[in-house]
Amino acid sequence: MPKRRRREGAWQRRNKKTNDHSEGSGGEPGVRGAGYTPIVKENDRFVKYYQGQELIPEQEWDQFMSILRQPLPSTFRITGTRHVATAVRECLQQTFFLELSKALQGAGGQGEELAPPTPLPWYPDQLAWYVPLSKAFIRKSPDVSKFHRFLVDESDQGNISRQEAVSMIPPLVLDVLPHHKVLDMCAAPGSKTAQLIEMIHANDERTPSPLPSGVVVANDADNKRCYMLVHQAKRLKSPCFMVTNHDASVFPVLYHHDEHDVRCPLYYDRVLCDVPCSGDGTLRKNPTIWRSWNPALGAGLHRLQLRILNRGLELLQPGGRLVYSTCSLNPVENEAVLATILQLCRGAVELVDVSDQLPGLRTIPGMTSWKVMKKKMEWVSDTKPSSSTLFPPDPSLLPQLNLHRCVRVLPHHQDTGGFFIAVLCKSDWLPWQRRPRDSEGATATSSSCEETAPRPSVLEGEEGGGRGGEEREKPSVLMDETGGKEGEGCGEENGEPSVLVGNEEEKGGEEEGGEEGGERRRVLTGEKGGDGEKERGEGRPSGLTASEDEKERGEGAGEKAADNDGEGGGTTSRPGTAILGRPGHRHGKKGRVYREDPYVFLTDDSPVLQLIQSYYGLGDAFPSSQLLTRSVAGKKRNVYLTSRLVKELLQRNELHVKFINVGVKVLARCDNRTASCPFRICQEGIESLVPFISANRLSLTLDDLLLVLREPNPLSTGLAPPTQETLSHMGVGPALFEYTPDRSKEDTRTLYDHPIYLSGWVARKSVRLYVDKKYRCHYLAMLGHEPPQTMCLASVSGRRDCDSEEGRGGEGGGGKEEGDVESGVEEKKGEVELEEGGNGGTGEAVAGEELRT
Ligand SMILES: C[S@@+](CC[C@H](N)C(=O)[O-])C[C@H]1O[C@@H](n2cnc3c(N)ncnc32)[C@H](O)[C@@H]1O
Repeated sequence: MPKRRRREGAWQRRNKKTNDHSEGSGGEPGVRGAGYTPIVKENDRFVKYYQGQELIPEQEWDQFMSILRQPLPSTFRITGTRHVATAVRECLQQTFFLELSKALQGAGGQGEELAPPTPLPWYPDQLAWYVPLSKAFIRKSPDVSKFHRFLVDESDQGNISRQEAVSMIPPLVLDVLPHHKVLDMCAAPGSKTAQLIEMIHANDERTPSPLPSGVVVANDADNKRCYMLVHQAKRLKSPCFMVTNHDASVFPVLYHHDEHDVRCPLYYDRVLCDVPCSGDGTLRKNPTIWRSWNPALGAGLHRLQLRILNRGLELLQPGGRLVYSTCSLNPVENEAVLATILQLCRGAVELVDVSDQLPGLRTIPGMTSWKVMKKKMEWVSDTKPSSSTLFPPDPSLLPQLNLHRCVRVLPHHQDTGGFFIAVLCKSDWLPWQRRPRDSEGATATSSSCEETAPRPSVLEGEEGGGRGGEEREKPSVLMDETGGKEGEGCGEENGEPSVLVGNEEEKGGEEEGGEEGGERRRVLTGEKGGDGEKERGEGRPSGLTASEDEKERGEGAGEKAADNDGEGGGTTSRPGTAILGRPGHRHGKKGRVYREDPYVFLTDDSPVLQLIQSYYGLGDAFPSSQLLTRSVAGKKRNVYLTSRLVKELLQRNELHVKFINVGVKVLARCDNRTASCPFRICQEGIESLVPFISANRLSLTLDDLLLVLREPNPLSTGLAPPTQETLSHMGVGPALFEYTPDRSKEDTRTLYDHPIYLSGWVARKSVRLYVDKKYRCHYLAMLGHEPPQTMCLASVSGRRDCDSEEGRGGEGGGGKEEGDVESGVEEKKGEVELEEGGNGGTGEAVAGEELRT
């Protein structure tokens, strides 16, 4: 029997439901299903719709449906650009895959073997892996518990990202370089954002070199989900990262100053539009979609997708690249969106052929014709309504649109989820965008997609963003006799475009998953947006529908659209307005401050800065002006480091952009009466600080290192004599502990070739680390040592109190620490699920399985 068939058998045997295509609503066999209504993995509407689209060749149909009913295998990425990547990969191959291989022999049953872990052939440097076991199996099976623990610990530290294989594709084809300004428009929970951040740091070195000049701005309309991005930031430890909370379809322009100190809008070199979608490509991971799927889901999102893509293109620098992606197979959410935009852009934007960019990845080309379904599941057979963008373009336009350059990944081709990707290159300003003036010396056009076109220094906008108070034109595309609203997802009252309004039966089905519908609506329209947004009158995404919003915007009549949509594109008159609808969103009145904690940069005369600089011997090269705190008055608790560009963007845009988080935490307050510095180093920011620290460093031998990793508070007398000698000259307080492997000596056991840096504390008679157990487990594993049993238990449980060594004082050490209570940002919402649910568009009910359990 071929391997795949055998594996399918294994799944089914474990599931014990071979014929009824059902499983517990929790989604994974035998794990969360007990006591739940089983999910029947059938949906006639899905079958009728996709058979009608002729997307899947007839002879592959059964295979397609069969794979959709099986749980998704696990895939993960080893963080490629971090210096630990090779060590982690070797550790996996040498230790954990052996354990896994044994477990796989058993899992096949009846002596059958499952395929061993394999690298994804199209992912560079064997840094992404496929394991033919579901996430639930890995989580629950004692046979693979060590592997599971390793995955959890390494994920927490940002060394591994558990991510669906197909979701790794968009950042790869976006082709990000360290100097790029990157906008991730719909970023939460942030698996792709993590890849983008890694790319920005591709050239990182441990020398006092400047931080990368690029930036990743990760945005999401859902305030709660933005904190998932904050969690990513913590894992990825980047000073070049910002999280914003806006409706992407009206994402505000950020300003910076050019070399002549002229204020100019920021245009991005790279934009990722991983838009909310119906998510039918994630059926394997989110089986609840079997119950709720109907074609109105996709059609209901079409306009929002269009508007987000449009905004992304407006904000893209000519010469730049944009990737549009969905985890839906539906052409209405994919090719229909692209065909519309391409026509509106009249040649300023074109699809890029990326078919040879990921050798080993099997894809199918984009569709050039598709069908649209009417209410009650009937196909629209008559001619296309002139205004509708749901339909395929006129065949005469096909040669210039090149829709075949889009790519789709089908689940049964490589045992993945389903996915759609289109890469766009902007070669000129959009027809409705204002061109930079000649006098500004900018090159307005660029015939290639290379990132060479100088950015225009000034691009003054007009009041193009719609007149406040005016009745907004109804979107012409999806309106019908019932006035169906767009962007509200399926199953909402008025939420379905007329052509696709579901029947009563469908409504019943959706009521069952009512909460999901509610979440879906909230996420997509952002009506509840961020906390207190209504009070602020800010940040309310326009969706395309919110009539209340329209009325409220009346108060903005005559208000200069300076910081918003109108200017963003340098908008003049948009030929696409009838189709795209008017940008309905206005950001706050000037001067209105959001309620996030303030960002306060330290100045040269700051006592905190002076103290830190002298204690750690930071030196002149240290970018001290890029340190910030989140409180104006009182004790500074945490100190963050940002890149120069992040600082500038923050300071120049704070009043009209809702920044949720920026930079990386480098120092935290750690009051202790006997210590001469109340700020200890944060492990998450240690890499950024190390090149600059010249004082209070303690070199450890390998045995010293093992001792401090294994024991919470070892006596100094247990350390090597030279270490004790150094200690005798150090006072009580925080310190940088370092270990440099010496291959010529005893250190052959370590997989690391480079130094290990740890946040530590020197007490009178002992030392200790300020790192949590997951870091300890990581380094012990890399040094070829098993962590002590007690440490493992705490680590897998994932409980905060077990994790956080940071914050507990040792003997005479840090004591109870104020510093660990993040200023309202990370701690309250930090413990979040990380893995992409595949479909933010359908809300949290389908988004985010737990990362650690
Ligand atoms: C498919 S998910 C994105 C997944 C993400 N790119 C990743 O790789 O982890 C879509 C996201 O879009 C967000 N979203 C929905 N409507 C939005 C809007 N109008 N503007 C910005 N984000 C929106 C959702 O909250 C959700 O997090």
